[in-house]
Order: sequence, then structure tokens, then C-alpha cells
Amino acid sequence: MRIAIGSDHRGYHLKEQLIGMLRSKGHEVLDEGTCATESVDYPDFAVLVAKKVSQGAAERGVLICGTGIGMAITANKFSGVRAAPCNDEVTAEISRRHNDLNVLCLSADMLSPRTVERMVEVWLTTPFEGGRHERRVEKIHQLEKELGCP
Ligand SMILES: O=C(CO)[C@H](O)[C@H](O)[C@H](O)COP(=O)(O)O
Repeated sequence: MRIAIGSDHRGYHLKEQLIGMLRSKGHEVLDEGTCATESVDYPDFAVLVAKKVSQGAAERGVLICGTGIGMAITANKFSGVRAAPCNDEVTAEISRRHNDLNVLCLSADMLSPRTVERMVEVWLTTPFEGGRHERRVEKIHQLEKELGCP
């Protein structure tokens, strides 16, 4: 799978770890930065990843900041992007089954690296259930069209 990944300064080390894990499993990873622990602004990196997913240049995105919240707020501005912070393996799994989440937002401050690796594995391998959930996701997509989201 082609996966775009980005972080702010708080998520930098976790991003580097996840890139190694994803590549070792055969995924193609697009590293959108940041590239160091100097303070940066999370929207700048959320935009880079969200655009890749919105435009189809990446199938999935992963965004990491202190909480994952700022990344999700920003990424959801883009059409076709369904981004949310997940807290554990259960929310990561349900986000796929029910919401077809395509951008996983993670907290570098509150989640252990081991937990994050398990969450990402579950999130990458769990399919969207479709059915009634498809209808709901389609309503979100229609809303994006009506609102003229980029
Ligand atoms: O976006 C966030 C909160 O929703 C992230 O936690 C950021 O990483 C955080 O706000 C950055 O804060 P800092 O004090 O500038 O490191």
C-alpha cells in the first residue's frame, strides 16, 4: 500500500519508527516531514498528507502530533479525507469497519510506540464493512461537494 506520513516536532520520533515498520512490511511510504525535532506548525504537515490522500497519490495517510487532534482538524478540510485520532486498537479497528478512515491520526504524547504499531497494523488490515456504513460515508462525501471542499 502507498502511505503518506507526516508529523510535527512532537511526533517526529514516532514517525521515524513507523516509517521503518511500514517499509519492513513492504509498504511504500511517502515521508512528508517534519524532518527534525525543531518546533513546527502541525497544519503545514497535515496539509501535505491530506492532499496526497485527497488527490489519490496515496491510498492512506498517517499523521502524528502531540494528541493527533490538530492533525485531524486540518486533514478533514480536504475532500475525500476521513481523518480522526484513534486511541487504541479498538477505535482503530472500528474506524475502518464503520468510517472507512483513510487518515489515522496518532498521539505521540499519550500512546506507547508498541501500542501505536499494533494500532497501525490493525488499521491497515481491517476492511470497510460497507452496507449501512457506505450510505453514511456517501452522505459525508455529498456534503463535501455541496460545501465546495477542495
Ligand atoms: O495539535 C496538537 C494538539 O491538538 C498537538 O498536540 C501539537 O503537537 C501541539 O499543540 C504542539 O504544541 P507545542 O507546545 O508547540 O509543542
